[in-house]
Amino acid sequence: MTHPLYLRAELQKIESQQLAQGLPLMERAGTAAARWIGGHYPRSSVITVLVGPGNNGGDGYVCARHLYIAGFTVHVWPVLHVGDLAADASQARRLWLELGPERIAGLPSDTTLVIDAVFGIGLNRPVPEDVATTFRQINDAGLNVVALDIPSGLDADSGQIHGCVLSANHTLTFIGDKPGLHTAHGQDAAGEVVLFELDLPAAAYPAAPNTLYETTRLPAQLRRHQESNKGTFGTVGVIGGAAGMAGAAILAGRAALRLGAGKVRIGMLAAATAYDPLMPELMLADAALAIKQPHDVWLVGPGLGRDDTAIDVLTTLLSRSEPLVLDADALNLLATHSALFAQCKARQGDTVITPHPAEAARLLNKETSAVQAQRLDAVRELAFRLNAVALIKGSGTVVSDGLQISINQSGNAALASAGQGDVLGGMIAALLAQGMSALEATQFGVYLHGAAADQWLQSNAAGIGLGASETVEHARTVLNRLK
Ligand SMILES: NC(=O)C1=CN([C@@H]2O[C@H](COP(=O)(O)OP(=O)(O)OC[C@H]3O[C@@H](n4cnc5c(N)ncnc54)[C@H](OP(=O)(O)O)[C@@H]3O)[C@@H](O)[C@H]2O)[C@@H](O)CC1
Ligand SMILES: Nc1ncnc2c1ncn2[C@@H]1O[C@H](COP(=O)(O)OP(=O)(O)O)[C@@H](O)[C@H]1O
Ligand SMILES: [K+]
Repeated sequence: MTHPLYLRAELQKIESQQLAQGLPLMERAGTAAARWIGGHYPRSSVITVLVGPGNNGGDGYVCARHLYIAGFTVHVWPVLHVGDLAADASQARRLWLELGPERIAGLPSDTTLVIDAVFGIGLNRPVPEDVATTFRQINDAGLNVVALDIPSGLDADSGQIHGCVLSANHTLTFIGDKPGLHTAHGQDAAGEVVLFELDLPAAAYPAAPNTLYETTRLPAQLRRHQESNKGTFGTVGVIGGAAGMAGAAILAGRAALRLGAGKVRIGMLAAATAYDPLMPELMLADAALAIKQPHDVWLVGPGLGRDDTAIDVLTTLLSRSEPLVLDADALNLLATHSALFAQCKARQGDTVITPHPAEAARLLNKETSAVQAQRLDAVRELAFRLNAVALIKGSGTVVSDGLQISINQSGNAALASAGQGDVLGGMIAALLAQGMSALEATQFGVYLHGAAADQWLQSNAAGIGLGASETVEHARTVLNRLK
């Protein structure tokens, strides 16, 4: 279920408060890790613990000691020496050395499991080149890796890599979960994340503005009463589909219908065909006519193009008060026309914007790499600047209303194909039409979109070739299984 994510500064504050009260956090962290490893790896494992110069290394020494006592073959390799260890880590090292193990400086060739205790949340600059070389060798060798707290080299707040990262199969993270484990490079680097709160009292945790979003429940707004009709579930207007891009608008419209909108009309900028032969339930019209009809929710952007007609349509829709989802070229137009940007910001009704990182970068007048380096900050800034609910797509899609930020837990790289964004826009519009708030519809829509791809992955392990239309069918199945 949805749970809080803490930034480095928040965790450091919690830790120092608890340490001041005498809680043996490092001992608890290392012991919890050793127990977990003891339950998941055979006693025949040959374990090498890579330790670093800070408290993360201290966790590694504690973990090594308990695994050794439990009967594993354990080596500890201090890969980096910076200065004197802090008190707790120094004590952990002393207790390890008292067991009398052989001192090593290199990775024993019979190693079957690497425990990464090099850097934790104290990483503050690029990984040194000699350590990076070791990380690359281990990554390339495909050894099992369990990271303590966070994979070394990964930024705990942003999910960016500081030069090089030691990729893990599992990350055993302590005290609180971290955003960097779930967005940008986080999911690839961390593998499966297991949280150990180390028995801290609930009062130790501040209210967290950031969360990891996941749900198994059908939102209350989507529970259907017998006494309802198609009007109950709203009419969505999708505007886009300029010449050569008709498919984008059709995909979005189909997604909106499959996700429960009562009626969907697609206003095409290119000459509209009479009907969609695969989904004749859709209404097709010319965009100029469609925008004059009443709709409960608008989605504008899929295949919109950027010509004068597109600008006129967008200007009209921005002036309406119904909930409005802006995607693709609608966002590119906002980025290049300051009057449209200002009009969007001043809207009375709810606005949802759904950029991928490059579109977000255009809106923020930044490089895409800068957006990706700080996805949480970027999404909050977008939401704030446009007075909207914003998301930034990609691995660990981030969603914000300008105050709180959530990271989506579902989804996989099968979604990296054309049309998946169009489908997402249609899904969010359908959820808005059924009465969900802008933030809820966006968080839930993104979750469902990812969960659909996850369901498909179960029988298509390599994750290659998922079509956007197939995602819609899976999303409908996932949705209808929620209770
Ligand atoms: N606080 C607690 O009580 C608890 C903490 N816990 C654990 O401790 C972890 C945080 O510990 P931490 O703050 O000591 O930081 P950590 O990640 O070990 O690294 C800092 C060291 O690395 C160095 N360094 C940094 N970057 C570097 C680079 N690129 N290249 C080279 N050196 C670099 C840095 O050097 P400096 O900047 O001081 O020169 C410093 O020596 C946390 O993730 C969790 O695992 C748990 O046990 C629970 C209780
Ligand atoms: N590696 C990934 N993990 C999770 N989701 C992904 C990944 N790659 C792409 N997606 C999702 O797929 C969708 C792609 O959208 P977009 O880039 O707008 O595609 P298009 O414009 O072709 O429709 C987004 O919702 C994005 O979050
Ligand atoms: K680590």
